[in-house]
Amino acid sequence: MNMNSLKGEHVHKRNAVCILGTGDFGRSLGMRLIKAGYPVIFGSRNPKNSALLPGGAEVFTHADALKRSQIIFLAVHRENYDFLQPLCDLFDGKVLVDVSNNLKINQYRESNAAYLSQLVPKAIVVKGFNTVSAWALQSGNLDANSQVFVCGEDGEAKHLVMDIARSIGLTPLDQGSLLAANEVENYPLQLFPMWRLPFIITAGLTILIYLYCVLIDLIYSYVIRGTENSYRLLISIPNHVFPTVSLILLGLVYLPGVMAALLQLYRGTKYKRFPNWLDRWMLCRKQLGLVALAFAFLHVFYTLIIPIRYSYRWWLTNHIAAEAQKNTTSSEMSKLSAWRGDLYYAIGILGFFLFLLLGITSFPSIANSMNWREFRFVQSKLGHVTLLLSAGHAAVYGWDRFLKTSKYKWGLPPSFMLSLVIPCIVLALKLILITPCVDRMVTRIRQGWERKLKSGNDRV
Ligand SMILES: NC(=O)C1=CN([C@@H]2O[C@H](COP(=O)(O)OP(=O)(O)OC[C@H]3O[C@@H](n4cnc5c(N)ncnc54)[C@H](OP(=O)(O)O)[C@@H]3O)[C@@H](O)[C@H]2O)C=CC1
Ligand SMILES: [Fe+3]
Repeated sequence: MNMNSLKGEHVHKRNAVCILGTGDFGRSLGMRLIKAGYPVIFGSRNPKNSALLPGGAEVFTHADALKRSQIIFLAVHRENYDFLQPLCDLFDGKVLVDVSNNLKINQYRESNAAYLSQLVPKAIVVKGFNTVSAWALQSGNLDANSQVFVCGEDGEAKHLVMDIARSIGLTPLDQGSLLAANEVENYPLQLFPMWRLPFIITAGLTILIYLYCVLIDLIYSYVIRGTENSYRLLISIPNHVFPTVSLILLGLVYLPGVMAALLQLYRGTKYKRFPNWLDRWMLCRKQLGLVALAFAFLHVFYTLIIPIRYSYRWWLTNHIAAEAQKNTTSSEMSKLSAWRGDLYYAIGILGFFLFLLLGITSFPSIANSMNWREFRFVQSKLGHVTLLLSAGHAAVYGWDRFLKTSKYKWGLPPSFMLSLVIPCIVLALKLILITPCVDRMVTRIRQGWERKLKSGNDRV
């Protein structure tokens, strides 16, 4: 037995794949397919100009290339699809993969794939690969872009395309019929879809609280006392806004969870869809949490630089000089103030540490290394403890400032109250939900419903 026949026995022979269009995407896809062992045939308007094509590929005219393969990738922009019409008969029964993207969301009335299937009715059109960039294919950096959304009317054709995706290291996901093509074509055009709502909430809260602080801290004290504090715009006020927004956002991360549990209790079942707004809210909890963590980070940095600020050093030197002049020292240190100060720092540091832990465990690579129970434990139990510590930190700080500075008597409490309202509601509701009798009731509702489902199934 010679070597060639031995090879022939063991190497699985792959079917030839045709790619129409020798642009960026066509070439990159061709290179990956050749590496995976597929014979690749390019169809081009200009078959002689093949210098840039990956080694091992063959180039023909469109018609000749079509005749040589059962599966065709169309790597041409939608505006240029017209050239396919005269070739229509050559597509009879073949799988035609539409990889195209548009420049704008819903740019055309019908999806590119639907348009293609009208243009070439004899082909079996499958939509896919449009979310993978030419650059990712070429550089092999497929980790972040590894999902390929596939949709089409013909199950067998979809399987063929999904097999190809798998063999070049991608993860295919069946999105259903060609009606889903519109949505699939919009995916790469969406700008951080999950971040939009958290971004709007954060921007709104930050602006409102900042303006409120400017009103109280600058305008109010200027009008009433004539003191000009405009330097506070850059550090003092932001360092009041960041923790406030962070705490509200952290409250908003855990609020939908307790609301959903209460809704299940009220409805007496967990087998019913949540209202859309609650669904959307639940889906962006991770993003809300990460923004809250970023703001907590800013608060930490802004707090750490306080001792090197000019205004603070000036106050300290002045204070010492004044006492030296009077030849006195401050009366004995207030032990209670020292306790309060240390308490809010200690709670703050612990809360921030747990918050960091929550952030780290929400990253996919770490989350994937935990089972469901471990993930729930960290995100739910530790999350509520973080909320409790952060709210405690804010409350003790607010209390301390309230006692120390009279100007905040009516200024500080409202903004601090605001930051504490949502966390307090969440913690109170959580406490109710975990009290044994309510917990038992929730379990009973679930069991009752499961029994009902089971007897329904038995009858069927
Ligand atoms: N670039 C990317 O990262 C991605 C691209 N896509 C999609 O892939 C498709 C191709 O994109 P890309 O490769 O970047 O584009 P390019 O402009 O680089 O290439 C397009 C190719 O289409 C062919 N072509 C151009 N005009 C005509 C015409 N009038 N008639 C027939 N063929 C024509 C040409 O090939 P030839 O000269 O050989 O005929 C050309 O090289 C697009 O639909 C795009 O949306 C999808 C995902 C990612
Ligand atoms: Fe703080």
